[in-house]
Amino acid sequence: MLITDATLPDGRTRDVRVDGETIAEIGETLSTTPDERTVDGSGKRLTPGMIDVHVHFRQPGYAHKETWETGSKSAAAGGVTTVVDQPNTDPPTIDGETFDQKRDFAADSLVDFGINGGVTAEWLPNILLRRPLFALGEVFLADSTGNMGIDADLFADALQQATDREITVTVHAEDATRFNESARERGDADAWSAYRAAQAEIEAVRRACEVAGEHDARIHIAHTSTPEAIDIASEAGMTCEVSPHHLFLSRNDLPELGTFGRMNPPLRRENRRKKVFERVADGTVDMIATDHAPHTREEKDASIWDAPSGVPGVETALPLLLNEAREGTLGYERVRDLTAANPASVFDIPNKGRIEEGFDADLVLFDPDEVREIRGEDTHTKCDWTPFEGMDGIFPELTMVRGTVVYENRREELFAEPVGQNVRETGVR
Ligand SMILES: NC(=O)N[C@@H](CC(=O)O)C(=O)O
Ligand SMILES: [Zn+2]
Ligand SMILES: [Zn+2]
Repeated sequence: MLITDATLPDGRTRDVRVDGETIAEIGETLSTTPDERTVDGSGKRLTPGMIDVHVHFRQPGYAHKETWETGSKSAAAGGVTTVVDQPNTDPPTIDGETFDQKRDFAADSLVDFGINGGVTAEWLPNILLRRPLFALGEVFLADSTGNMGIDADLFADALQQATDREITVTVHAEDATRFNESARERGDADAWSAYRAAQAEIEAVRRACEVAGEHDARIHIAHTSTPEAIDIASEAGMTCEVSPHHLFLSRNDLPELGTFGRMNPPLRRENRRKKVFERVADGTVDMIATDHAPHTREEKDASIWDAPSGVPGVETALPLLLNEAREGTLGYERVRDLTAANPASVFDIPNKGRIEEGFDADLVLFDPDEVREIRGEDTHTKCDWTPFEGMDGIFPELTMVRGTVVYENRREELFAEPVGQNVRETGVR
């Protein structure tokens, strides 16, 4: 395929030739060869496909919430070309058998993937850590969906085992001893934010970074929701991600969202959200990862103490960020770094995350003037709702995974067959 006259994240307008699975040539004017499909990219922009290192695609165990098919279609339609699945499925991904089982489900994926391994008292590190894992994690320092919270000793042990094998550990950092029990008496949606207090995250991140330092380990903090936690991680030389809901939503939105705004860690006050945004814009935050955590409308429609935690996001993250780029609050290069270049370098995924010759042809073509209102019913996840309802997004016209067009939206929406591969399995190409 030849994409002509598309604007790259750095502002250059170029022709981009894809041959097989890779970007073959980038030039000012490339001539077409016979039998090659040409796509007119004039007035449009290209960005590398998003690498979302934090999704919950729910198989095995919770196929009514999401499957690899629906989750990866949602990813493709949102410009995400690599996803990393988390271990809190049923059974949890904690040994060889459960890893292999999840690997089989992932064969339905339209996009490339990684599979994380989890830590519980029953995990089998010697077997699990020899599988082609993406990373260890998310390791739950407090209970979240799946109740996989572990104690300090097990965390230290897991950190050591992973570090011995040069495997990065991603951490869900909240300290349940610092939850605010008095909020338990309340019944409004904001009670969840009052309960799982900011300080519970801040102190858990501080402690996790200390323990990592003691073990010479490198950890990655999942879904940081406070500027304090981001600063602690960054000053400790660790990496962190921010999820779109903590970037674009705050406790001010809870009267409208109700229990659909419940997630872990929870939404924070508007002044903290603004400071999180600043750290995303200035590069202190390494990457955006969605923590796509689908639950059905029926499940979410419960009391604030009974509703499950988590919101969908894999389809709307890049569109929301591209809209920020259009508005000038984030540059297109920053968006590329946050969504593609940084996750690829932090998690060592060679050949992805940049539009350069020889790199995987994981590409998203979009029209920067085509702004669309986000609607839950338009998304492709099993979740037919979104916490970003009514916000502006810029959606892909075409999403390519290693040279295959997996999603195209021209007159109608078209999806390809599953072509996803495990990014940690080499030699499969
Ligand atoms: N973030 C959430 O609120 N929920 C996640 C689990 C998690 O990432 O903690 C889920 O799997 O539902
Ligand atoms: Zn988590
Ligand atoms: Zn998660």
